[in-house]
Amino acid sequence: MEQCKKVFSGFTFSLFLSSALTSDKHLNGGFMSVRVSSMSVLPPVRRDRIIAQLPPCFRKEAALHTKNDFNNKVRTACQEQRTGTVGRFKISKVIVVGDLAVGKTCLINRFCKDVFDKNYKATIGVDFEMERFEVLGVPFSLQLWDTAGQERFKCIASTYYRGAQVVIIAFDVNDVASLSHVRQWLEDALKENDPTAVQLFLVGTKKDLSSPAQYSQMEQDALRMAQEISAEYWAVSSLTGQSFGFLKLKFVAVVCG
Ligand SMILES: Nc1nc2c(ncn2[C@@H]2O[C@H](COP(=O)(O)OP(=O)(O)OP(=O)(O)O)[C@@H](O)[C@H]2O)c(=O)[nH]1
Repeated sequence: MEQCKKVFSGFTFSLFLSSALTSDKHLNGGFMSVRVSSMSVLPPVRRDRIIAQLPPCFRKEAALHTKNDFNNKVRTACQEQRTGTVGRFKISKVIVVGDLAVGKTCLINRFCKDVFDKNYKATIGVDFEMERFEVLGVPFSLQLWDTAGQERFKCIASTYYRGAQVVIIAFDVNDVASLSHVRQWLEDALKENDPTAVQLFLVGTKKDLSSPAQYSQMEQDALRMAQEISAEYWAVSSLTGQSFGFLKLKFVAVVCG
């Protein structure tokens, strides 16, 4: 990276990327723009981002928490507005990694803006979004980092892996190779993070493109992988929005837990 530029007029944070880059998502005259949804007067937290109890898991066989409620320490701290005593309660960094074109950007766009774009534009380096939540009455923000799956941008993207509390490894449920690369993505993400402090999610994408029979075959392998790497497993469709309601709350809940 040759130059880094921050523009805080409006809500844009831009990083200038080196070299002649083409074809590319978020690239605007050589600048990759990263949008921060709000930095001044904040609107109220949206109803679907208010968390009063732990959301359910997708599959009991591969879940980080199977209990139904927050632990007592968290609940009491929130009631007494003492969330400084429960670790990273205010803001958490989530990074999304995985093969080229598995649907990482679409996942984040569905998650944050409830939209879907069928046109593929490769991510250059990284991009991020901020999302605000309320957990047991206490404000909480998620910083979601979208990273490039393309090999040539991997070294730029990996410099943003550090300090993640949640790592989402995305794979395409219709592409067995993308599942087989999960361990490599995990290894790369954990090089920059304390493995004991990171919560892992294995998220299968593009479920709408899979027949029930194909999906069920793939799910066996995905569940096995999730268990081996101690990740929580989800399968979603960014096109239809299937499973997103609980998944986005789950990213927050596992951190606050
Ligand atoms: N049918 C279907 N297509 C999807 C879904 N998610 C993503 N896609 C398509 O898959 C292509 C790649 O999606 P992206 O989200 O850009 O993939 P990415 O992983 O961010 O790609 P890189 O930035 O290059 O790593 C796009 O054409 C999307 O429209 C989904 O749930 N269903």
